[in-house]
Amino acid sequence: MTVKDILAAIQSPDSTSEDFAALPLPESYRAITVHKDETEMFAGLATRDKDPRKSIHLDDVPLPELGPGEALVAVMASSVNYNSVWTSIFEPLSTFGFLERYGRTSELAKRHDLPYHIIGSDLAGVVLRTGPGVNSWKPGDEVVAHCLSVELESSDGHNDTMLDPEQRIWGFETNFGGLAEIALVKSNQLMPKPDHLSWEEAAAPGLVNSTAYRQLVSRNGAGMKQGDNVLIWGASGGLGSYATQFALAGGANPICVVSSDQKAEICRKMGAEAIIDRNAEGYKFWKDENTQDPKEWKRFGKRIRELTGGEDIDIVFEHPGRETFGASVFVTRKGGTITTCASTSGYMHQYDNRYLWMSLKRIIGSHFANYREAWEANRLIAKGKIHPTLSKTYALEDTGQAAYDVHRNLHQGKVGVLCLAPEEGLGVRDHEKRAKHVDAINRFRNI
Ligand SMILES: C/C=C/C(=O)SCCNC(=O)CCNC(=O)[C@H](O)C(C)(C)COP(=O)(O)OP(=O)(O)OC[C@H]1O[C@@H](n2cnc3c(N)ncnc32)[C@H](O)[C@@H]1OP(=O)(O)O
Ligand SMILES: NC(=O)C1=CN([C@@H]2O[C@H](COP(=O)(O)OP(=O)(O)OC[C@H]3O[C@@H](n4cnc5c(N)ncnc54)[C@H](OP(=O)(O)O)[C@@H]3O)[C@@H](O)[C@H]2O)C=CC1
Repeated sequence: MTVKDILAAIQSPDSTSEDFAALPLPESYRAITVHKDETEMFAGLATRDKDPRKSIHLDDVPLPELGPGEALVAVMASSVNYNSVWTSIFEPLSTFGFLERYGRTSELAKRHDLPYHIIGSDLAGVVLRTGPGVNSWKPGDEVVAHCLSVELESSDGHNDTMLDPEQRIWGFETNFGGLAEIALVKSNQLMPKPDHLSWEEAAAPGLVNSTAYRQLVSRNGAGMKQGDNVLIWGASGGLGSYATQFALAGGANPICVVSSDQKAEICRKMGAEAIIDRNAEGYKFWKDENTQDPKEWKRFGKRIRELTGGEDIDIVFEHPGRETFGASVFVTRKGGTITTCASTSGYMHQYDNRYLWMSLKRIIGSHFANYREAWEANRLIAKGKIHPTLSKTYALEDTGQAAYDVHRNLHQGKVGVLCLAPEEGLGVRDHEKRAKHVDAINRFRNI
């Protein structure tokens, strides 16, 4: 039995759940990995020069044992997230430390502590097997998986599953991720695949869409409301392309920051009107490595006021971090919110605290999304209210190049990876719904 037989079953319109349940599973499968004995390979290099193409491998790996509450999924497509870039350059830490720590928590969790890490935090595919205690999902179900892995044994996470002390991001802080032909997930990660999308389109939004939803829309994040001026950094990137859609769909006013004409055009196509090209306008928030330039914050704020008719920002959607954080705090209006989920350019932020406390601003830390938020975010995709922002797909063996593109900011929106899917465009079940949204679905394509 090989993965080819699984693919044949997925592609046959006659396959039933019983057929999938009866399919013998292969002993091994192909997966994208990083290797524990290579974590020092980039020592001494600048972040920019650490090349994911050198650290990312395509290996044959043994199928992991299936535990209670878990599912094995045949992965048709996945996507590249920035967390896989971090893993592949071993920054800010090697992810093998996460796997070791997880492995110490239980007998079953020991499976994750291996000398290789199968990465990837998105998937669209078909359930192959479910473990004991799983009743809501069965072999043959077409699914996407969100990346929140929690144990739920502590009351700390019972109100908001992101607060579980054993909260992990699947495929980053756990093994057996989605950039592979088969993945292992907790069944609570599964959600119905939006039926109007192809496999690669369905796999694209998951992580970033859920994160943007909590960070911007949810009351656990900024709780955006109609009319809010929302400053969105990287508005055509992974997170930003969903934040921009949420702002527009929710009646807010996105002020989109991008770094090229091409990216500005994408934002216009999404429906945004207020766009700042940070490259063309040459903002230099730092005079040198340690000193910021408040005059540049002011020039940036003045530009925002020009675009909003004199108003300041209600919510900043932050993730570049060190480079932009001082400016983000400055341009926020009195009582406004800076919500942050990352620090791509550096995590030791510096800002002028007088502008925060004197103007009663708030900084909110946000990370992925809880079970419910991830489900709500996926529902919006399934309803065609928010659309995938897939620009390009790569074959599984070219994942290193895909991660390189994202690391070097050469991509637009999301970059997809075909795992078992032999070509793009497969897996669409509701053609009528798709036809209604096809222009929006293809907005980021081939730009
Ligand atoms: C969905 C996608 C998301 C993304 O893409 S996010 C971007 C990618 N992710 C990242 O870049 C984050 C990567 N993760 C990290 O960098 C690290 O993961 C953290 C910095 C978040 C945490 O580091 P750690 O080493 O796990 O934790 P510690 O707190 O630095 O060290 C643990 C030790 O510190 C003790 N400790 C914790 N809090 C306190 C306290 N308040 N007072 C005293 N000690 C404390 C603990 O007990 C423990 O101790 P003991 O090592 O002895 O076991
Ligand atoms: N905590 C969480 O749950 C999550 C955290 N993240 C983190 O968020 C970050 C962004 O992820 P994602 O959106 O997928 O990545 P992308 O690379 O797809 O998009 C980020 C965009 O930010 C802009 N940007 C990058 N560097 C800077 C800078 N120095 N100054 C201003 N703008 C900058 C770029 O847009 P342009 O060049 O057009 O300005 C870029 O396209 C990563 O660090 C990732 O790890 C992501 C998802 C979830």
